Formats: sequence, C-alpha cells, structure tokens
Amino acid sequence: MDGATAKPPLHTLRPSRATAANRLFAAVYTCAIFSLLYSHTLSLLRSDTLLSFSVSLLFLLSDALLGFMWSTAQSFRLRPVHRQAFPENLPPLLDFPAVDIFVCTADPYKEPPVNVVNTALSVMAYDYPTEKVSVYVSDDGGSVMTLYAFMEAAKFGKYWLPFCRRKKIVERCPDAYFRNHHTKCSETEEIKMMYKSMKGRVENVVERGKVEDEYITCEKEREAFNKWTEGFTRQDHPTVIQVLLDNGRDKDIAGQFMPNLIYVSRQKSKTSPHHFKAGALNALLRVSAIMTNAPIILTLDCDMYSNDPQTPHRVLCYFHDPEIKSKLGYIQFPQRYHGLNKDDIYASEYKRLCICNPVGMDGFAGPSYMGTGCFFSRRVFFGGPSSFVTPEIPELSPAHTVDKPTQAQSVLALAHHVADCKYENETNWGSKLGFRYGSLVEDYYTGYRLLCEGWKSVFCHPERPAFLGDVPITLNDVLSQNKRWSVGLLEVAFSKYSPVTFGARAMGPVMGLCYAYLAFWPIWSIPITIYGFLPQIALLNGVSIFPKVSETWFFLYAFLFIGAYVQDCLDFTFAQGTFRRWWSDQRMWLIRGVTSYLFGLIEFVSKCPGIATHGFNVTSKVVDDEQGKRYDQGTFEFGVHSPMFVPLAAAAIINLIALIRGLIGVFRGWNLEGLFVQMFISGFVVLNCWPVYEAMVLRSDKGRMPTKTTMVSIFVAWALYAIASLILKM
Ligand SMILES: O=c1ccn([C@@H]2O[C@H](COP(=O)(O)OP(=O)(O)O[C@H]3O[C@H](CO)[C@@H](O)[C@H](O)[C@H]3O)[C@@H](O)[C@H]2O)c(=O)[nH]1
Ligand SMILES: [Mn+2]
Repeated sequence: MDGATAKPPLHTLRPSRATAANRLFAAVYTCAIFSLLYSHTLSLLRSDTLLSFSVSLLFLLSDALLGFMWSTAQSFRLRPVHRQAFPENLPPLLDFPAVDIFVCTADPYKEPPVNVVNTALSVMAYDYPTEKVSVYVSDDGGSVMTLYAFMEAAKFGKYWLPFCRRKKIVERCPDAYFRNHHTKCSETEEIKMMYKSMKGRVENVVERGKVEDEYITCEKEREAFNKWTEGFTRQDHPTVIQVLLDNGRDKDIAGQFMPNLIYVSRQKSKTSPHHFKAGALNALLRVSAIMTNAPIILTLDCDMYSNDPQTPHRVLCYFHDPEIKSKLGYIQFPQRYHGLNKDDIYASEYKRLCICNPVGMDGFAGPSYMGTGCFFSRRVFFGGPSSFVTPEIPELSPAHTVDKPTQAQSVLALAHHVADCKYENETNWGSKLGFRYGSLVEDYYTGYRLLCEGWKSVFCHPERPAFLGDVPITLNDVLSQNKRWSVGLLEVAFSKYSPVTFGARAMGPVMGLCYAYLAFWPIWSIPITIYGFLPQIALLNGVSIFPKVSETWFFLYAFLFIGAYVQDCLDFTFAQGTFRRWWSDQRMWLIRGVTSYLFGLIEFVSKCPGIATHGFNVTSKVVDDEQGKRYDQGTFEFGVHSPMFVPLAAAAIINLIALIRGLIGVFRGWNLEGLFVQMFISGFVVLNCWPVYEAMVLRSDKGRMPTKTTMVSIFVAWALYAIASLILKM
C-alpha cells in the first residue's frame, strides 16, 4: 500500500497475546478432565454398594457438567481481539446519519423518573447535529409522573444543552455532573439551581402520585394529562404519544434547534400479551419508523446514562467503513457501572460477561447484544443481510423516507395505530421482525438470532466508559435479577433454537459454544450444590469419598482446581480487575450456584410445559440511605426473608460444622490423608461464607439475616444431615 495516499484507519484490530498460551492450556486441561471422568466411570463400574454407586454417579454428573461448562468457556479464549476506533480520522465533511435513541422505563417507583430524565438529557446532549437526534422514551409504567418529568426535562434541556456545548463538558448527565464537579462559577451555580428545582418538582409529583394543578403551566400540558382518565391503569390504557420537543421547531436559549424528544406509552390491555421490554422496543421501532426512521438506533435502559458525548462518532468509525458496513448489524458497548463499592461485593461488574466474553466473541462473529448501550443498524430488524423481510405496511420499511413533519396529523395517527396492543397479531413482529419474543433475556436472544441470520457485530470498548449504569445494592435484588436471567437463558437453551444445535449450525461451532456458555449458565447450580453439600455430609460421618493425598488421582484434583482458579484469576486481573474484586466474583459465583441459578433452574423446570409465563421483575434503582451506606462499606445486605437465602445459609452451616467435626476427628485419630480433600472444600466454603456467618450472628443492623431465615436454614441443614446419616447407617 502506498503510505502517502493511504487514508488513516477508522479502526484497528489486534489479536490478544494470550491466544497461544490459552490454546495450549486448553489442550492440557481437556486431557485432565477426561482422565477424571474416566476415573469416575471406573469407580462407578467397580462400586459394590448402592452408596458408593450413588456417590460416584453424582460425581460423574457434577464433573461432566463442570467439564461441559469449562469447554464452552474456552470458546472465548481461542481468538480474543482488541479493537480501537479513531473518530478523529472521520472525514471532516461527513454527512451524519440520523440516530433514533430509545430509552426504556417501566415503573416510576422502582425507576425514579428524575433518573430516567437524566439518562435522556445525557444523550440529547451528544456532540452530534441536533436535527439528526431523536430521543424516544418508552414508558411501560404508563405513568403521568414520568410524562411530567419529561415535560420538565424538555424545558431544562434548553438551558442544559447550550451550557454543555459552551463549557465543553464531557459528563453530560446533569446529576453525575453536579455530583462530581464543585465550582464556584456563577453560571454553573445558576444552572445547578435550575436542575435542583426541577428535580424537586419531579420528586414532589412522584411523592404525591399525581400532577397537581400548580404544576401545570399551559393548556397543551393539561390536555396531555387529561389522557389519564378514570380507568387508566398501568396494565390497561390507550396509547399516549407526546412530542415534547420538535427538532424542526423548538430552539434552545442559544437559538439552536433542540433534538426531538418524544414520549411514548404503548397501549396495554390485560387481554393482550405485551412481551415486556422486547414488546416495548418493537413498539418504539414502529413509532420511530413513522416519525423519523433513522438508519441508526441506540437502545438504552433508563439507568444507563451517557458518559462520553463523542460516542456516536466512535460508532460511525464502524458504520462508515465500506468494508464491513454491509453486514454490520450492531455495535455493543460494555455495560459499565457507577457507584460500585471497592471490592464489588456482589460482583455486579460481571467482568466476564460484560468484557472478557465479548472480547472473545469479537474474534468470530461478534459480541452478543446486552440490552443497553448498543447501536443497531435499523436494517437488522428486517431479516438477514441478504434476505429482506418486508413489514406489513411500507411506512415501516427501513428504506422509507419520512417526508412529513413529526407532528403532522397523519403521522401521529399512524404512530398511534402501530403502538396498538393488537397491532402485532398475525404479523412477523417478535419472530422475524424486530426484537425477538420467547425469552426473558430478550437482549441475549435477539442478538443471538441476528448473528444466526448472518449479521456481524462489533465490541467497542473505549478507555472512558461510554455509558454508566446503576447496580442493585441488596443481595435479594441481585439474586432476583440473576434468577430472571437464569430462567430466560434456559428458555433459549432448551428451545428449538438451542445454541448447541441451531446456533452451531448457523454460526459455526465456536460461536455456538459461546452462546451455549450463557444459555446453560444456570446448570452451574448442579455441580456447585453437590460439591457444597455431599463431601461435607460424608465428612460429618467420617466417610472418605475422595482419593488420599498420597494417591496419584489426588494430583489430578489439585491440578484441575488450581488450574481453573489461577486461569480465572489471571483473566480477571488482566482485564483491569483487582484481586479482591476477583475474590468477590468467584464468591458470588458460588453463592449464585446455590441460590439464583438453582431457583431459576427449578422455576424453569417446574413451569416447563409453558402455560404460565414467567414475569419480568424490574430491578429497583432506588437507594435507601441506610442500605446505601452499608453497601458502600461493603457489607452484605440480607434484611428480608427470601427462600433463596435458605440453601445459602444451610450450606454455610453444614460446611462450618463439617469443618469443625473434621478437625476434632483428626485430633482424635481420624485419617487426615483420606479426608483432606473434604476438609479443604469445607474450609474453602467457610472462607467464602464469612459474610453469611456475620449476617447470622454478629450483626445487629437492619441488613442482617432475618431470624426466620436463620431458623429455617438450621432446620434444613439438620434435616439434610439426619437423612444422610440414616442412609449411611442402612
Ligand atoms: O416490561 C418491561 C420490563 C422492563 N423494561 C425496561 O427494561 C430495562 C431493563 O430492566 P431492568 O429491571 O433494569 O433489568 P436488568 O436485569 O437490570 O437488565 C438487564 O437484563 C435485561 C434482560 O433481562 C435487559 O433487557 C437489560 O438491558 C439488561 O441491562 C429497564 O430500562 C426497564 O425499564 C421495560 O421497558 N418493560
Ligand atoms: Mn438494569
């Protein structure tokens, strides 16, 4: 290539240096796994009692599942790549494509409207031609409070946007900006006051549960609020579409046009399924098609605000590249979070899911869609790159140009029509068009189906996080969220689109395995639960079930354990994690194993025939002051009784007692050699369960383990022990 005429690159791709080492280790480790399975099979065949047969069978099952999950995880290590984008190399006279931004919210009490507004403002203030930006808010909560909040945001935005532009502010989410910057500049003070007073009004309205007369400033607003008539409920109401800012009409205080800001609450009726977030996004896809039909779409959760106004430029580095553009379906940014405590006790960072795995998939077809922080080409929602699926009406087609103003009568009428709850009946929406239905993790499932259709995706992971979101701060919220994901993932794993069959055929075996890693995520619960109880109960009875320290098989166990843990730790720390955060991460993996994965699996299996559908329990983003304080200090928050805490607490109790019993036994002459592995496992679990013991006995704050949960757990632990002892004595 001629250096002088070569254009500077828009983006580069560098294979990770760890690739060769990863592959070598994978080969060795595979042999080790097969040897272990071989040894289990041998002891299964040689077992002479029912007891030893059952134990061998359980170990064979656990280790086979662990081996399977391990093999799926290797797919991410075969060809990890790191990308870099160079927005500064974009052509100076670029014709910027329009962008439609979707912000989803579903519950004004769990997702405070003032936070949703902050997210919207942060993207309205992108460094991007404002006439090309449209922000659509989907309100599945159908709440007048949210609409009110956005009316206020529209007014405040007229000050905020020019302020950000003039001061070249990078943090364009007002709340984050005022939280992190303290200046004495009078202009900043003034706008801060304005923000505070808006926030106060919105919070007042939420507290009172309705918009009082004093807050309504004009006839147009009153008209909008009048749509909330007597029978208007969250589950049953007509469509509300309100254009709050019109980029052809409304200007900010500096005289520049504002971006579009459009509030949409799709029609709901108790008799029509609404498909949760996927349904909301499809309604927005259609409404936006009628009103603006931008070729690029950004989807955001209501808590994921923009942390970098240059993000759309980064995205254009890929969408603008003629070499990849025809097949490029979406560009995913990692989910990053603000407000994590130092050691990230709940491992909410999900470093593996959000960063390591996408980097691994990017070397093949590309990362999965993570629900938020993702820029799509609108075209992906209408069939594969070379097989267009025509929507029912021509106005919805991605090629259609909108030639009427957003507020034209005919445009509004059609927009209302496509937001109708019966609109999707007998159409391809949710199956071949738009976001896909059928799983509670609509993001994972939709991305998966798109890649199966032949689209490619890109993982864009800049140094400065492009978006920042909230994390749940109580253990119960964390585990409930995780349980929802577990159910949703299993819905994909055991469907006709399972990644191990359909996925592997459509995208090749490696991508199939990548997707299988997540789809089968909850089955970690089986080996974790078995290893969390079986060796300990045997230990309590003085029965040895692992090889002696002097036997060769012992070294195999040692290698498998240390190998997996060291590799995991290295992966984590190489991805800019600290050792203590890694410790939290592996601890949460164990905790999830006996709680959310297990309950998700049970819930999925027990409802399998598919009559009752599983609900989408929205994660709370409200922070109680005391809980927030405890979270910041790194204390686990139990607080409420939850059935999920029971197996966790029971495991903690059994492991502690088993360890103590083992130690006493060894002093009294038990054979340490034969019991060492069991004692080691108990000791390891005890170390991990420290916060559980604290919560049960040492703490007195409101976040401690409720006495009821402790009692139930003691009973369960005792019952398990009693049953096992009976069996052993038979
Ligand atoms: O009926 C619904 C339910 C939820 N949401 C919105 O979906 C988003 C995600 O909900 P949240 O409760 O925050 O779920 P999380 O588990 O935190 O979200 C992760 O997992 C979801 C799938 O389970 C993905 O949709 C999200 O993008 C991903 O961040 C929020 O903006 C909600 O307002 C709706 O619009 N309608
Ligand atoms: Mn969330």
